[in-house]
Amino acid sequence: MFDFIHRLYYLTYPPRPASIFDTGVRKLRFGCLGAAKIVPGALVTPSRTHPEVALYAIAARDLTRAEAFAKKHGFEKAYGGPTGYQDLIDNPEVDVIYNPLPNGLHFEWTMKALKSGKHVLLEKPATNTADEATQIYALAERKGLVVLEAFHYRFHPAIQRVKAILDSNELGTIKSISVALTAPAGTLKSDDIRWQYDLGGGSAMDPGSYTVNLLHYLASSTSTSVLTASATPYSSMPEHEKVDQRFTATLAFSNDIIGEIHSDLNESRILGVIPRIPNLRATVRCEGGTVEIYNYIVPSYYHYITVVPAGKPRRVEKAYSFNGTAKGEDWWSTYRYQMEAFVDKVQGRTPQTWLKPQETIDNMKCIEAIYTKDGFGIRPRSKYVFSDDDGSDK
Ligand SMILES: NC(=O)C1=CN([C@@H]2O[C@H](COP(=O)(O)OP(=O)(O)OC[C@H]3O[C@@H](n4cnc5c(N)ncnc54)[C@H](OP(=O)(O)O)[C@@H]3O)[C@@H](O)[C@H]2O)C=CC1
Ligand SMILES: O=C1OC[C@@H](O)[C@H](O)[C@H]1O
Repeated sequence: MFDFIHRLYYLTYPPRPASIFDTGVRKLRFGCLGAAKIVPGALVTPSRTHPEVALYAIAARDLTRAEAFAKKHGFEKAYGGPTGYQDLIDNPEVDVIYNPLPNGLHFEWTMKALKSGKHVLLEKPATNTADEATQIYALAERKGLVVLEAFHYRFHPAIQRVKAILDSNELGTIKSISVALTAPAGTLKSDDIRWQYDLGGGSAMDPGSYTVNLLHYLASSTSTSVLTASATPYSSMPEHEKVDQRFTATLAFSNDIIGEIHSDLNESRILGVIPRIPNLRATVRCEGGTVEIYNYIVPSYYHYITVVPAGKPRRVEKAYSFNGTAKGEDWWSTYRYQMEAFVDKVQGRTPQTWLKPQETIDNMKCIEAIYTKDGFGIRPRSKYVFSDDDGSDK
């Protein structure tokens, strides 16, 4: 209980190590596009304990909002108005762009950031389409820049412990994997970006993107086909026709693994009244037993890993840090672990873990395949057309 409270407190109010003030290292200056809800958790709080990160600039469509956000969270500069995002990107002092814009704007603003020579920490899912993700990584490669799709949970020791158990072959060959991510009805307001088709909304683009990523990670391979997929629209209004509030899908893998997904942004209440507890489980059934993780998505708060080897006693494990084998503290959030890896990569060091560009591209391909199978259709391509005006690095 004490550990839980201690972790919860430090997750919210991390201690600032003295080393943060006197490293002498030039900090990477982060610029953030949009005063999005996720920014405090994914960027501001983790930056407080990273000695190489400076919260440099924030841009919002409205300057007053940007200035208020900058003051509240400690960004040095604020940009706003119709040119605010581009002005921030054009500032030569900025090293890294954090892109937490609605999904449908990820492609345009990541391409613009890369064009301007900035590394990008890009919110999930990377883009609306697989082709756009491919273009982003091609440009990053040409420019020698880092782009990371922010699947923060992948950097936490808990999910890596599950993967290590599977890789150890303790439980033998994987047969099937079930992954769920659900949010109770009422979590999102009706005007949320996740309900807007043009902005890349839908369940497969939000919790669904995590479930696909986790299936591919645990299976150590990419799904080869979508066997079944069924989705429910957010409402009967025409604008929600292609916006899935939930879906289930079954995926096939080349190594005979079957993957099952249950993704819901608006899970209905029991008897229409009682909210359901979010389902945050992943269960892997192997020839020689099962392993299940509860709360793979934000394990830093609380999680447990249950291992049931056939014919042997079950055991429960927890993994809040790497126990000294890699950087981290028990109270580091998934976003803090992610920031460590991202900064290591940008600084030319080898991160503890990484997401390969092909994983992001495969994730988007699989989301497209689910949308094709369930009949909702892939999300709209960005209207932004990239041109490298200087022509120097094409
Ligand atoms: N890694 C994680 O754990 C999480 C990731 N996410 C991802 O982060 C991104 C943002 O999500 P979230 O923080 O919930 O979103 P918000 O709706 O809070 O923020 C979206 C931001 O986009 C900007 N924006 C620009 N154009 C538009 C537009 N046409 N309509 C609406 N907003 C616009 C707004 O910025 P401005 O301030 O300029 O007005 C707004 O602040 C998504 O890609 C989502 O998938 C979200 C939650 C958790
Ligand atoms: O990235 C996310 O993680 C948690 C979810 O509740 C949220 O909808 C999503 O955007």
